[in-house]
Amino acid sequence: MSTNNENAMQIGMVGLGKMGANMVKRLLAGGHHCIGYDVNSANVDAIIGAGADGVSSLTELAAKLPTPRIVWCMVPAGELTEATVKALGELLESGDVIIDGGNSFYKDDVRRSEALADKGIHYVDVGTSGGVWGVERGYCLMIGGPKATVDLLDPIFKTLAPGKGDIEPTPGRSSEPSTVEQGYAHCGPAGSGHFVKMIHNGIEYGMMMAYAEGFDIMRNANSKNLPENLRYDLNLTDIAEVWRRGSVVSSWLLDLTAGALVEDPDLAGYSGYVEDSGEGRWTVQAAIDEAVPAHVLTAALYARFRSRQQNTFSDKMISAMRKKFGGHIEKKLS
Ligand SMILES: O=C(CO)[C@H](O)[C@H](O)COP(=O)(O)O
Repeated sequence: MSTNNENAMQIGMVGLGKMGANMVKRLLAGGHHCIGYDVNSANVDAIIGAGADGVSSLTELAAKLPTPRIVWCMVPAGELTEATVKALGELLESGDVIIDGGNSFYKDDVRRSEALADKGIHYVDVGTSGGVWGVERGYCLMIGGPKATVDLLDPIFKTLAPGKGDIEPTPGRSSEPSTVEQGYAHCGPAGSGHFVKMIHNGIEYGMMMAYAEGFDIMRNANSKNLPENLRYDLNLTDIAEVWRRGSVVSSWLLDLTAGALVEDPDLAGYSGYVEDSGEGRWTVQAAIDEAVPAHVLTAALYARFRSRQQNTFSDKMISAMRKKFGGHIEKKLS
């Protein structure tokens, strides 16, 4: 990525955890200027060490940014994002932009966007996929908000996204160049970015569950309850590896699974207590609102609830995948 970016922008980043700090690093590498803020001053020091500026309050951030101010919030969804957006709404002015890049509930975006519009502040919701690997691979971005603001932010999205890489456009697509081939899409008005990310994560639950169940069945194929001539001692690590090569079920989640199995074939280091951050529940709720049957996604959500009562190998596998793509550390059973 070039550091000579003629479209370089100044961005404030609020929240310098594993996602926010990595995004700052990718933006810096892309030639942008970043000013970071986090409640934890050690996180601010770390990004200063990486070449960004740091501040010790939102007020200082608002004072340091040139207008129109662009502030990207990368704090945990829910109360923290709500409080951060509210505080920024009081500090920023007409023409400024707040971007929520967390996993917020899309209806919260619609409400926030409308409230901030009264003050002339533009609000953009961005579903951000790529986890802890995004700093190198880039982040797939699903964007909601007013087109003019999304266009203004294009250099930022372009830098954060993976870029075209070696993935050819799907045959038959229009030859008109589009940002989707770069890994970022303007999905529609307020909330649409997080709506699409919510469904993305709902699908993620279902895919993870499908792998986890399949591997658990193979792991138990040597059960003493089976006829002796139908028992198989399968090497799951090798099967994950071979499926990565040309099979219909190859995917990045499978790559991560293969990595987890190489490190720990029994996944003994995982309890299998699988958390959820909300998107799966909201996906099921959206399916109910639209009367769309969503058997797999609903079952995958319920399996996570069940995992908190009794852990199977498949639960451990989902924990392993979440750790791999998102750096999520599972809660230990008491
Ligand atoms: O957005 C993500 C991946 O795409 C995050 O890692 C998210 O936390 C995963 O969802 P959950 O915590 O519910 O498993």
